Amino acid sequence: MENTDGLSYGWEWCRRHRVAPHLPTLFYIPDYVVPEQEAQSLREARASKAKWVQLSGRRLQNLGGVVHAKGLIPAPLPSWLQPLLGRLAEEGGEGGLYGGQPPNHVLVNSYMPGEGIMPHEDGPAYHPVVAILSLGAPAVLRFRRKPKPEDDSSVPAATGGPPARRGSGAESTSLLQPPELPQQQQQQRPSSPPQETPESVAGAGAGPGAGVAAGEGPGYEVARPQQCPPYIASVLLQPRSLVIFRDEAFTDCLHCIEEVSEELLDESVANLDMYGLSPGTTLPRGGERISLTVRRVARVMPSILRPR
Ligand SMILES: O=C(O)CCC(=O)C(=O)O
Ligand SMILES: [Fe+2]
Repeated sequence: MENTDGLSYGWEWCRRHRVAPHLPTLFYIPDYVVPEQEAQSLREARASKAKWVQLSGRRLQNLGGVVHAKGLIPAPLPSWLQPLLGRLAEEGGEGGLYGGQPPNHVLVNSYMPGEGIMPHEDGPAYHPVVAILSLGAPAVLRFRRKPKPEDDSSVPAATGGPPARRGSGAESTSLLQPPELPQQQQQQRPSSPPQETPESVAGAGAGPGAGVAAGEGPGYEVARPQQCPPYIASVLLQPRSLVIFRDEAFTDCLHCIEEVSEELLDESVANLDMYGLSPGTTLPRGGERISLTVRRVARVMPSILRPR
């Protein structure tokens, strides 16, 4: 369908929300929800009966069901999420964000200052789009290209690989996951029992390039710092904002949030102008950030095949 400018609605939507010239499938919408909606979502997420799982660098609630290699074993999504899910299904212009289907899976992540999420990809279990609503405190989401297999001259961490980095992107360490071990399982603290979560399955299929925390799993590999590609784009996620990435940014890049208490807003952060901020500024993370990661698991397991 075309509008009066001769542009398809999808194209116009993209043009309006695109933030980073180097990563045209990364989109950002400030103030996607109003403060009252933010406060209500924070209350609901904190009061939720769903189990919080403590991972390395964050806490996680998994809503909408369990993702297996053969698809999603669905579970009802809580009613407080329904207005947001309905709205997201309508985003993206023509065709919608999730291929004309509603999203069916939500992760609630909670990060305190100093916490983050290692470089990873969300994996092939999902329709290649993710929308993330940020609540509470700010953070910076950073993207780099997935290392190509021929770039991988990694060294086993057990033989003295560098520690996980806490600095700016250029000198930081890319953390590679051995394909045979589920990603989420490796990210859990050693004290927590292994659990099946969506990313464990998605990550398991992702192969080299998906992230894992250094020092937290046997057999992981850590790339040498000089092998680590720089961030190609970053985006400041202010409270109440929505970030969306799809296609190339979803499939060809790793994304992460650094484990810092203060974000350095470097040149890679693509949306500083919007907030009147200049590169080189630092921004305290301030308090707890809760994010809602909304995706569609492409395959839903037929009920006849579901384990009882
Ligand atoms: O909290 C965020 O903004 C990122 C979450 C994320 O990457 C994920 O849940 O896979
Ligand atoms: Fe992710």
